[in-house]
Amino acid sequence: MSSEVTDRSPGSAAGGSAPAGTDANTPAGTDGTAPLKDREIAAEQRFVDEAYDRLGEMREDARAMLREGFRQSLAGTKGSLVDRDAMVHQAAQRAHALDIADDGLVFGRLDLAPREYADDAQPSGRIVDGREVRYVGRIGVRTREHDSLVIDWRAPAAEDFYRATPEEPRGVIRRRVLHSRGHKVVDIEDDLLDPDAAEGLSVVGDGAFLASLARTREGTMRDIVATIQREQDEVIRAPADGTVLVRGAPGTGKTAVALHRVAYLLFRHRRRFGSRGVLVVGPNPRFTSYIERVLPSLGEGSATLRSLGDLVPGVTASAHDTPELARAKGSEAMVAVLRRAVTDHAPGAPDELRVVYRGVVVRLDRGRLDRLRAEVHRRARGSVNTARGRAAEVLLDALWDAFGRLGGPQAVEEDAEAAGQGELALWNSILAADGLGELDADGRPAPRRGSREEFDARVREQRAFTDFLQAWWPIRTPLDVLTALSDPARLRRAAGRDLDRGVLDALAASWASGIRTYQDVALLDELDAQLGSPPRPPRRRRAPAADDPFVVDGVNVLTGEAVPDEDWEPGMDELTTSIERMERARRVDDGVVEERPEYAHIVVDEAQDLSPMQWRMLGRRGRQASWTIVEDPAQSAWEDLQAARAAMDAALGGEKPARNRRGRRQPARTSARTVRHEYELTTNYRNSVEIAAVSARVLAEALPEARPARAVRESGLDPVVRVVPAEDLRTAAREATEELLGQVEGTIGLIVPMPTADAWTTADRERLADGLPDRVQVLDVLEAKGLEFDAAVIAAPETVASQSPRGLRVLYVAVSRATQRLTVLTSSPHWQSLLLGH
Ligand SMILES: Nc1ncnc2c1ncn2[C@@H]1O[C@H](COP(=O)(O)OP(=O)(O)OP(=O)(O)O)[C@@H](O)[C@H]1O
Repeated sequence: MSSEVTDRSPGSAAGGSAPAGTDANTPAGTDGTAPLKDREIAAEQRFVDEAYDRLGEMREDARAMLREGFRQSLAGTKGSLVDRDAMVHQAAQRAHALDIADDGLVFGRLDLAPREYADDAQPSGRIVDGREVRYVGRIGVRTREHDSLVIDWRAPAAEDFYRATPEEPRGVIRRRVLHSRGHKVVDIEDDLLDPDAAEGLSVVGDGAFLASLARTREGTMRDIVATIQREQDEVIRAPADGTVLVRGAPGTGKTAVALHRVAYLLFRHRRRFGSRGVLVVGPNPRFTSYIERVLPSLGEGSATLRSLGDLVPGVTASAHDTPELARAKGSEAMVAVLRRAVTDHAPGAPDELRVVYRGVVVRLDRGRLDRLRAEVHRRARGSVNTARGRAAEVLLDALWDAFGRLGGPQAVEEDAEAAGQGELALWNSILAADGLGELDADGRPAPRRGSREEFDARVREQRAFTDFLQAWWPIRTPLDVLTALSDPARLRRAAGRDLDRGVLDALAASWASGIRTYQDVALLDELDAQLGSPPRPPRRRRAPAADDPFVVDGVNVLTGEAVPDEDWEPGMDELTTSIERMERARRVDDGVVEERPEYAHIVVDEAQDLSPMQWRMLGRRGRQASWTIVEDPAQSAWEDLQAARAAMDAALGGEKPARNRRGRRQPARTSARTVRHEYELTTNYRNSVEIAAVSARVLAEALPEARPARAVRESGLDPVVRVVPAEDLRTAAREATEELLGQVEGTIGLIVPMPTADAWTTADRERLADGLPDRVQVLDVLEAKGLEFDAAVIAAPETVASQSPRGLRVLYVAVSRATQRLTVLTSSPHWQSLLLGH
């Protein structure tokens, strides 16, 4: 073998292990003019330049298509607008993706072993010296003649780039990662996977992958498309049906992988996932803004990103409940509680109905009304707000019954004779003598006096009846119903035996102070499902123009007048996609509730923290969806994981959990939609080895049986754990943060315990943050979920650990946020030795 080898890195570029048969420290080879690495970089630069030239042409083509789309709109016909909408949208997306790809277009190269190509399996790359060379990049680039120049990283032909290992080279001799700045290749790093076949290939590298892991964090997550590892790639390309369940310790790339999977699914199954949409759900808004750049950087702007607190339009959660309240609000028992709250009488509902029919007073009392309300609810079957019509019918039935008990039509006859005077009465008596029906005041045939039909008509038009109906069966909003539960008596009625009595006062008090927690949002969604949509206002009348043969494109061809066409939806001439239209606020000003958006694929990050009620909320958005669930049970703040698991199963199955006659859950049915693919990620790319050791000690306390992930990067920087008096913790935390500002260039997280009435309050945190630069974030332990910082300061680990039954797991999350430096301030020497392992 005569391959040249230089500057080997200790790890691999994108495959997990060092190549066989290479010498990590062989000095740079030269050809007498430039070092080997420079020559290799120069050669790659020539190729990259060619790819950029072609990308430039493709961008110009996309812009021309965009211009053509706009030009077509000038024709102004309805049909052309629809075409334009589609064309412009497609062209704009294409142009956008091409613009995005401009940064780091080509990042990988594969040199493959020579082989025979069957007629139907032509090479995906170029043949150089008898070997196929494939370049992998952010998007696919083809020459004008349609020959492949760069392969999209999501295409099957790019799979080898991520999957090949020395143990299983998959025909790859050498894998090369190109590191670029803008259009310029600045570094390359090789993995030699099949040394025996490497004749004539040089191998260079300087550990750029590990170096890239140590890079400064800028506050938002970046894509990892050039360095995806094999175990991660398997998740990204996992089957599109059913559920992909990804587990892994902090920093193993679960979030990164889930986002790359979205880009992959949208690329490979655009029709299926692009039209119905992909929803990515994270724990809180800080997290969603942390990850929001990843998908656009991969050229995918169409996925919807939401936090658990803003899935229901019109409310945004801003607080976490105490563990006790979260447990109550999040438990599935709330389904029954809310159902009772919905079926209870509305606040201010009258307790007597009194109408007058032809001089007879007919009454329904409270007991009767309560029974009637229960009957309507029984029959309403989950759509309370649309049941008002049925409520009116049930009331009329009951009034007719009551009227019957008062003498019924008999009483009316007498009354009518007494009142029967005037011209109309005269006419009616003549008609009656001829055996014909009566007329009403407008001269139209009237229902027979004293008949049920006439009774209903007379009662329906009475103010007393219509006002009663509105107050007795009001159109209710989820917010009304939940707010009404701040009344302790009402809450007690709703709770039945489903909630622990001890928690009721705290629950009522929490809703009295506002509906604003993450768990409240799931309750509102549940109520929304139970209440159903209010009756829709009548559909807009079709404009006469629609049926008028003389109206062409909105103009009357006889008169020349413009004729407004009500079918002309205003949305049509906006540049929106169907997903954006679907996503528009459901509650529009006129009170109409539009359909809840449903998605074709849902990604749930930090899934270990979801309560059963939150799973139900997600399940309603993905009744036909496939799922990617990302979790680390060891980081779970949720106590009853089993109940949450059952609710997750029900959500993923898209159905209510099946129950047998005795109310026990039945095992879920298996289908393409419910099939599960489970994966585990095992390498920690975030923490240095030194920080990972501290978090492993916390994990051992929290969950002795759990295995920490393997950290790969040593920093030589030992975490600092200082003991300070409890009353000095805040000052010490502030000082430690200021100290770190001088030691790291990137972001710093100052992570404090959850707020209590008198400590670590919002005001406290504001004081701590006062005057610090933007790269410092002061946040509580739950807000820190999923985030990472160059350096982290953890204040009072002993408090974090004791704040909830899952406190140790929450602490585990906090200590695993930092990439480079970690400082912990504790008032307890015990905690100091625990964290440092002394
Ligand atoms: N293959 C990779 N190449 C480079 N960086 C990577 C790779 N995989 C993960 N990372 C980086 O590691 C860090 C941790 O990734 P990520 O946040 O996705 O982990 P996680 O498993 O979701 O962590 P947590 O459980 O704490 O939320 C991120 O900075 C990510 O960019």
